[in-house]
Amino acid sequence: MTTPSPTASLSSGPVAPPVERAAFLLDFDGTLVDIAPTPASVKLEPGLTDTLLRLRDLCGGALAIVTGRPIEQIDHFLPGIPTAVAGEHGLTLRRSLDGAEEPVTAAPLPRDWIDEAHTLIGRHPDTSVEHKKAGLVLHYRACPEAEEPFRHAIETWLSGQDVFEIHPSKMAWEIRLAGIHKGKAVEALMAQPPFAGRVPFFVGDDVTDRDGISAARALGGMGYLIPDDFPTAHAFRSWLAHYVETA
Ligand SMILES: O=P(O)(O)OC[C@H]1O[C@H](O[C@H]2O[C@H](CO)[C@@H](O)[C@H](O)[C@H]2O)[C@H](O)[C@@H](O)[C@@H]1O
Repeated sequence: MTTPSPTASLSSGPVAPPVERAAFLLDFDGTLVDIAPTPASVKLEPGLTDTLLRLRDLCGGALAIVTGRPIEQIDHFLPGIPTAVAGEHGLTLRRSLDGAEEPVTAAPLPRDWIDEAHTLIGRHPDTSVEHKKAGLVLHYRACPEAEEPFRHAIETWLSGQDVFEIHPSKMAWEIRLAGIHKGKAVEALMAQPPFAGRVPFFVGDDVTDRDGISAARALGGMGYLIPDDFPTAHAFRSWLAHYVETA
């Protein structure tokens, strides 16, 4: 992909608003970092931290990460960088660098599902279970044959209740609270400073990001999906670095 100019028309590639009027709402895995064999092994490309810090300054602090991960994982990988973080697909929210996470009332995951999840990964080598506040993820990237047994198990646990839902992720199945999605996180962020009054610009790569994209567009902004709008996560990051350098 040739790096499109941020000021190019839509027909020639993605565009962003002028940086002084924009709010940036960015996904993490598959967008700011490439997909890696395990959640812990993602790597930040050289220069990304500087790009994000410069972006945050240019847009008056209106930089948020909107992720499926718990907020503390973003603090680990991007310490002190985004102003706000929406975690667990929008279940959790911290609006400022020095602020506290907003309180969440979430139904606890039934203990027997957690126990069965651990039994299940014990039967499939190199699989793992990731725990979240109100959900869990069964990862099978290194053991693709576990996809169907994992999906079947989760669907069995979820049958007959409507508090939790199953969501497909990249080489993983996730249980999360019904009705939680990234679109709500975008709306909540855009309702308050430093985001309010700006034009939202959302980029993501996954099924879960489509809600964020729709919300950004509904609020008069832009939403882009990798690989439809940027061919790869690396191409998006190159575009972002160019946008920041030329702003
Ligand atoms: O919303 P995101 O920031 O894109 O997070 C989505 C999920 O990402 C993580 O899992 C995925 O990325 C891992 C690292 O590249 C990869 O090993 C795994 O196979 C992917 O499913 C994360 O672990 C999940 O909690 C997020 O929901």
